[in-house]
Amino acid sequence: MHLRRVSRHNASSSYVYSAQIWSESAHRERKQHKNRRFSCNATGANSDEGAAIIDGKAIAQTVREEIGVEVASLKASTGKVPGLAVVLVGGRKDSETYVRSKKKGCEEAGIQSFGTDLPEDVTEEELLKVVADYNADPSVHGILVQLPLPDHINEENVLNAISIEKDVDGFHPLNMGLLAQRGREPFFVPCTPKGCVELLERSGIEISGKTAVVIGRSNIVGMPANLLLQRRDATVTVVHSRTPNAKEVTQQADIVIVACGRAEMVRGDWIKPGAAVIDVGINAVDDATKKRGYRLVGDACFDEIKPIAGAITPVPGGVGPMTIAMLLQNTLEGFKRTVSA
Ligand SMILES: Nc1nc2c(c(=O)[nH]1)N[C@@H](CN(C=O)c1ccc(C(=O)N[C@@H](CCC(=O)O)C(=O)O)cc1)CN2
Repeated sequence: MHLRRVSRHNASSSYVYSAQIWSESAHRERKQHKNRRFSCNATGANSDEGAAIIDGKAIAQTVREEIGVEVASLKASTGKVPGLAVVLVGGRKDSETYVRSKKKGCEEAGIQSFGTDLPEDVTEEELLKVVADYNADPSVHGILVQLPLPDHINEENVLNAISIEKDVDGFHPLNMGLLAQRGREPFFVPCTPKGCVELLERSGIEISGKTAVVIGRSNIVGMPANLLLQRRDATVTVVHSRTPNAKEVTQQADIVIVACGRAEMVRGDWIKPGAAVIDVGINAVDDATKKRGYRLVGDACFDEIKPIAGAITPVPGGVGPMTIAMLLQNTLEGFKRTVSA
């Protein structure tokens, strides 16, 4: 995700971490909603005060503990542990933080982590050689190359080079293609959209038969989120930067996954009373009152939506922590396929 400055309602500027760009201006209307209904039975429900807050941090912690238990049991029965290789190129502070968290997550779950840190000016050829070596290493069950990569490296070439059986990010076009086909199973599903669905399921929110809107159509979140919801029998509409009536379409949805990459673009009056809102955005907005000089907000306007929705994920502490939990889960799944083969 790239750190960039954008304009935002009620703020002179903000920094946005996002893989996607929503090319239209942010919505500015602030309508009051009357017919409130709080039908959701999500974790931590506090219906008197509006939407249940889906605590992604707590759910991710539960998933990580479950993975730890299973890894320990498989270690006892096979004498082997899953291995995850994490490749970092350059010195972006945010990428370094995510990579550190991934390695720490591995350690806590009993997964062996392998790391390769490459300089900013590494050639594509050198990076491809690192990937090829991990492809050939039987103690590595998952490979991920932290994104974004420096501009001189062709991201597509690198993602295509990862063995589909070790593609724990699920970004390889063959895994994407398998996800898109009915009756076929990908080796791995991308971690962030997988985490969104896991949050809904673990919060007891019904997906089958519901109407869902996914806002954003990126390869890594919007598109796979759409496919995952369809696989669970939701009726899905994808809203994007060229959708003329994005608000009206979103107002019909029981479930809204927001991944448009624009700080607080989705406002309270976009949301049907009682709907579940899963916010994928992580945007840093200037805030002099905070120690860090900024605060994080999502792509959905939490304060406006909370009184209306049935359930909502916060930012931070919603989808973000699930991304790493799903990465560990994918690594475990990759390992299990090798021990059962
Ligand atoms: N190869 C990949 N690269 C990137 C991915 C990815 O899934 N695979 N996703 C993002 C970064 N990312 C993991 O890599 C990631 C982003 C955010 C979080 C998270 O937990 N965020 C916290 C807030 C953190 C903060 O305080 O700054 C939250 O939302 O609560 C985890 C992982 C781009 N690159």
